[in-house]
Amino acid sequence: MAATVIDGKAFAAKVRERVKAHVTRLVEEHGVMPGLAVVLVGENPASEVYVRSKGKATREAGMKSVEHKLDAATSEADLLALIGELNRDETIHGILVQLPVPDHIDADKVLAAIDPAKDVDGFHISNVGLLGTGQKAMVPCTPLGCLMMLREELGSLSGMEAVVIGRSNIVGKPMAQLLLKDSCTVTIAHSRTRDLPGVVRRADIVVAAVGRPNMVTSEWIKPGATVIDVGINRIEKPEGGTRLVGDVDYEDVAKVAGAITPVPGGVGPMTIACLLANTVTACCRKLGLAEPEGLTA
Ligand SMILES: NC(=O)C1=CN([C@@H]2O[C@H](COP(=O)(O)OP(=O)(O)OC[C@H]3O[C@@H](n4cnc5c(N)ncnc54)[C@H](OP(=O)(O)O)[C@@H]3O)[C@@H](O)[C@H]2O)C=CC1
Ligand SMILES: Nc1nc(=O)c2c([nH]1)NC[C@@H]1CN(c3ccc(C(=O)N[C@@H](CCC(=O)O)C(=O)O)cc3)C=[N+]21
Ligand SMILES: [Mg+2]
Repeated sequence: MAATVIDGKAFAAKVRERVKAHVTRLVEEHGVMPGLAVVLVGENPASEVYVRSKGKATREAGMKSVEHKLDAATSEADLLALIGELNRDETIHGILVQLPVPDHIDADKVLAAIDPAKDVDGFHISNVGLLGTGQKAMVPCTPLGCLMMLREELGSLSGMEAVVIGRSNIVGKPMAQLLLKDSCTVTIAHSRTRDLPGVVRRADIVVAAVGRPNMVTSEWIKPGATVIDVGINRIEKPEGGTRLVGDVDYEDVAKVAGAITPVPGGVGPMTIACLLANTVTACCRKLGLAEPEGLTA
């Protein structure tokens, strides 16, 4: 039995339609247009691609999009000053500082400067703490997108064994928190994990967020497991040029898994859809409105 392909691109389009409907309501009934500001420091071709597609998706959803492209030599003080301005700007409901930032800037300090209510990435320590204690937070976009796909595919996740490979603050750890909140039994694996294949083989749900092309193979997968591939790796093609692959050896794992996300067209498009969703959520919370349906964890 070949695995079900979880079409992240199609699901993201549905989430973006929901976002658009909420935006229309906010504009028509409350006279408020949600606004997202994306800040990019320095030149990184991959980051520029994401920032451009975020801007396009934001406008398509009927929201205000602002992009700040700063020189690689921008000082930490100047970046903090810009964040201060965006924090005070009434037309901006979401602020995202694209990571990584250049080495002379302290990323933790920058993230701490963002108003937690506008922290649509969910990276501010207040949001991290709120999520970790089961309170209403802004939830990081990539893990939120993964959770939405898992719920859509599996229904209730309660009691399932989940293994998250990777313990970063932006993917692995918040993913584990969300799975725990949905009552999975959660294991977080990383580079020091002993017998990683054996650990992963226990999982009903595998989330791979490592950054190593095609690392996860079919021998690691319990038959029927659901596999979410967060990895985005650009590799050289034998015939020249490059292509994107995930952390999962897709062709191989698809023979054993119950369901699997492709790369591209899986987690990536859902991340962008959830960024828009978080911006609408931030706007609704600011106005004291009910949580927008279908857009939150
Ligand atoms: N689709 C999307 O929207 C997004 C995709 N990504 C992609 O997801 C991937 C992970 O991103 P991110 O979390 O930021 O990466 P990080 O580099 O911050 O974290 C990688 C994690 O993988 C672990 N790891 C590394 N090597 C191994 C190994 N051999 N076995 C087991 N674990 C290992 C590391 O362990 P340790 O902590 O021990 O070093 C670390 O915890 C990347 O490919 C990135 O491009 C990221 C964000 C969004
Ligand atoms: N503050 C911050 N927030 C982030 O959310 C953030 C970040 N910094 N830094 C970089 C990572 C990476 N990331 C991606 C978003 C979309 C795709 C995406 O849409 N990918 C397409 C393919 C795009 C392509 O072809 O290059 C897909 O998978 O189908 C990928 C990766 C968000 N990140
Ligand atoms: Mg793959």
